[in-house]
Amino acid sequence: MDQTARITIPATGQIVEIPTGLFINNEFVSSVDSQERIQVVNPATEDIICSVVAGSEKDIDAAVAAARAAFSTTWGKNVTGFERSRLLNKLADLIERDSQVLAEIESLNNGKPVRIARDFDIGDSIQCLRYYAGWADKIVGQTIEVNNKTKIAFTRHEPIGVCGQIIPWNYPINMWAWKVAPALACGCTIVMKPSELTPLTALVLSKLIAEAGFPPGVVNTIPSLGPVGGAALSRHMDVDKVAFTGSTTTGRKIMEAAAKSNLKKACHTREVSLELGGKSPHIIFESADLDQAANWACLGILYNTGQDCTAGSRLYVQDTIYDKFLHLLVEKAKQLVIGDGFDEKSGGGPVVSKAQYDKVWSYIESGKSQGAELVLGGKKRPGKGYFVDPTIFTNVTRDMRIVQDEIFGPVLSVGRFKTEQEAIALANDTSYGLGAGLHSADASQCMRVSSALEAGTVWVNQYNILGNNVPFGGKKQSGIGRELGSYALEEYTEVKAVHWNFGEQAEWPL
Ligand SMILES: NC(=O)C1=CN([C@@H]2O[C@H](COP(=O)(O)OP(=O)(O)OC[C@H]3O[C@@H](n4cnc5c(N)ncnc54)[C@H](O)[C@@H]3O)[C@@H](O)[C@H]2O)C=CC1
Ligand code: BAL
Repeated sequence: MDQTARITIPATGQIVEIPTGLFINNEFVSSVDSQERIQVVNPATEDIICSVVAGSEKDIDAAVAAARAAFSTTWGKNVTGFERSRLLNKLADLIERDSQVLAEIESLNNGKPVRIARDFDIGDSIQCLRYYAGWADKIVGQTIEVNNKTKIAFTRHEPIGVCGQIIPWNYPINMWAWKVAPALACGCTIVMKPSELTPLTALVLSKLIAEAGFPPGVVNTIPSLGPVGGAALSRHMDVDKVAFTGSTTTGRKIMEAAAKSNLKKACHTREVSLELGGKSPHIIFESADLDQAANWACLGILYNTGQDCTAGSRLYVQDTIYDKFLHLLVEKAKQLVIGDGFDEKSGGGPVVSKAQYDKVWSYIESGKSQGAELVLGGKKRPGKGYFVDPTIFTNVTRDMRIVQDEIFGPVLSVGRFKTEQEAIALANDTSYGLGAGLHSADASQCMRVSSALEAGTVWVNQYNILGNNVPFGGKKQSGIGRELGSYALEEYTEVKAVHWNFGEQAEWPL
């Protein structure tokens, strides 16, 4: 069966070919046993873009077998760091070559503006691949002196093996790069399961994997429903590690499946890395540059239409500047154009799916019914598309669902505080611990508060800015392990200690 869809890009009329099969051993193939297909929807129009094969458990088995064979022959310990680096750089170059069309496909499938997909998501992904290309030949262990005359020990940082990687729909290309780049740099092989909502760019990137020259089986891609392919990967006896980004609920299931199968050494964080949800606090102190702080607050909650694990969805503003700041914030939030991703004016797109749209609206309704005051948004748009306008609530209390739960939409709760201690207590009053931000002109206050905030990332006088060379991950129920930076290399390698005797005689019997 032809596993290619021909899709027309709305703005240009260009026809692009998108592979829709399973990518195993550098080829697109049909399922071994499933006739099911996943309908892929454009969230801006609600039209079906195309359908892709829905991979089954047997397909996951085939992909894992391909990844295992590659690990034992052409990849793993059989390839030099220099070669892994060369291939990662080649892949980055190919993505750069195709960045416009990749951005257009990302926008069609996810809804985000083409401009933002190209300049931020893809730009950052190219840099991520190049960053880990730089690491590939620098993964080294230690030499440990045991006895100068007779013994030495050394460590080797060996690739963990076959990695299942399960990624979400909010940054399909970027999350792909965050997972693939360090795994390949370390010598692991991959079975990638993209989100069933946004499988298209992972399939196009798979074509580039083959074009770059990675040996067959090094990266395999199985579009599949989460409870089918994702669950099969998590419990697979021949998968050495699972890396996941998504909801805390699914993260728990993955951890359980990993522990119940081959252990994937579930209590050993490097073999199950989870990047989960958040309800991140963002604090504005009275000494802050209010205009800048309002810009960052808008970016914090409205970037990617709020579909961001670190979205600064709880804003706390000091009493003395509250009214002034709220006015600034609302005026700035009104300036964002949420529209079709192919419209150059759009700074944000629709939310990704009908389910996400319904979820966001149920939270907006709960905010209204639980007594929060709506100061912006909160009205549905007529017409097609899963668009939600910036929505701001004030007069919020800790028992409200909009204050407690991750909404993953452009919905902000604004609270007020009098003292630094009160701000810290409000900020930490959550089971999550992914991101947190604060704005203040007082350096000592910045130091004190950034230390007190319970989060894996704290932003001072900015928000939501990440770096490929800076670790990222969560405390509390926001995750396990770290992505990015040199820390991610620990997630994909295992340390082997080698004890070497060059002079000591064994005494026997004891
Ligand atoms: N931390 C983050 O970046 C993300 C957080 N979320 C949160 O989760 C909420 C629900 O979104 P969903 O798409 O349902 O998230 P999800 O966590 O279920 O989906 C993320 C990935 O996990 C896979 N998955 C689903 N069930 C699985 C299972 N039993 N075993 C293994 N993999 C499985 C999905 O197919 C997808 O690839 C969102 O509203 C948002 O609050 C969603 C996506 C990303
Ligand atoms: N913004 C970092 C990754 C995420 O939202 O999932």
